[in-house]
Amino acid sequence: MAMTVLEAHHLRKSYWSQGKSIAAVQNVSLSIAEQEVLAFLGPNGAGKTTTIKMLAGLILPDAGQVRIAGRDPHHDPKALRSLGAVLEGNRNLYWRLNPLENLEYFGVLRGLSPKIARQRSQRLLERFGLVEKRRSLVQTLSRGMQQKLAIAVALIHDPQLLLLDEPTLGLDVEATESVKQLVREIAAEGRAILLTTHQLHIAEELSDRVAIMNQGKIIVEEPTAQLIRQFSGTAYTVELEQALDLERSQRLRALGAVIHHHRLYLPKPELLYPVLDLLNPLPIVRLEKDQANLTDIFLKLVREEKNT
Ligand SMILES: Nc1ncnc2c1ncn2[C@@H]1O[C@H](COP(=O)(O)OP(=O)(O)OP(=O)(O)O)[C@@H](O)[C@H]1O
Repeated sequence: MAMTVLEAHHLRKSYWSQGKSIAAVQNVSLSIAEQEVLAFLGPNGAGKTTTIKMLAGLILPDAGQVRIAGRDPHHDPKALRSLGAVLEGNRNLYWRLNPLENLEYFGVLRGLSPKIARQRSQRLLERFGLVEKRRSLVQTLSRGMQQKLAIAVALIHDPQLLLLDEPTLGLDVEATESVKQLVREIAAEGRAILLTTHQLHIAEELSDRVAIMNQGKIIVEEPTAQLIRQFSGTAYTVELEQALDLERSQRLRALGAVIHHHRLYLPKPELLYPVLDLLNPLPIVRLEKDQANLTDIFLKLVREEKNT
């Protein structure tokens, strides 16, 4: 069985603002196992940042516990050895240093010997395709390279848990693909990843599980595929290469298909094979089952909450 890397139980945090208490996080529990990517989603102000700061040991919860690889980051500094974080873009980098210096500096800061820091830096530069740029100032690198370097720096001490905030925001298509691939590899080698993003298609592609937070609480937590299945319809759409002849159209309508130009809509799944029989041997361009995406699901759930 996969080992649990991150465990958070019943976290709470309120802020005082203008004489009023704001319950930013109310009873949040989360866990992530090794090799697992949890997408941690929610609208602005839901309490994600506050939760992540409590997980990372940056702010003390009013109540609740955090364990990273079994250790409490609020009481045992060793817990931070198991944690790597890329929070708020690439602000974990020094812009006036080059990639090699950044990696070595943060490696030593996290407790590696200079020798080990250098070895690990070189390996990460190779792995992240940054060898040629190792002596260029960070501020001169492309946004994609800076982001890759930020992830490499977070991995310098080989942490089991990686907190990743908006890893693909502002990146071009190619850089996005390469960061996505890296995230998959980093999880596959046994790490647990907490991914926060407002780019829901990225969350859908990368996550094994989704937790959606709203108004300080987690409103859904489920495997991504299961959530999508649950919200997907059972209807089919068939797209044909050419328009239908009159006779076929009539017979298909009699079965219950809805015809619109080259497209047939089958409201019930059991219509699929009788319809395909009737269409045979006409060329089919596309056959699609109604599939929800994370964006629709997210909006639906968050709006439902608002109305209750
Ligand atoms: N230091 C603070 N003092 C007072 N209130 C705060 C503080 N930090 C956050 N809050 C409030 O707590 C609530 C949750 O904020 P938080 O930043 O955790 O949300 P978020 O889900 O991360 O949102 P975003 O996606 O916009 O970053 C908000 O109502 C916010 O205004």
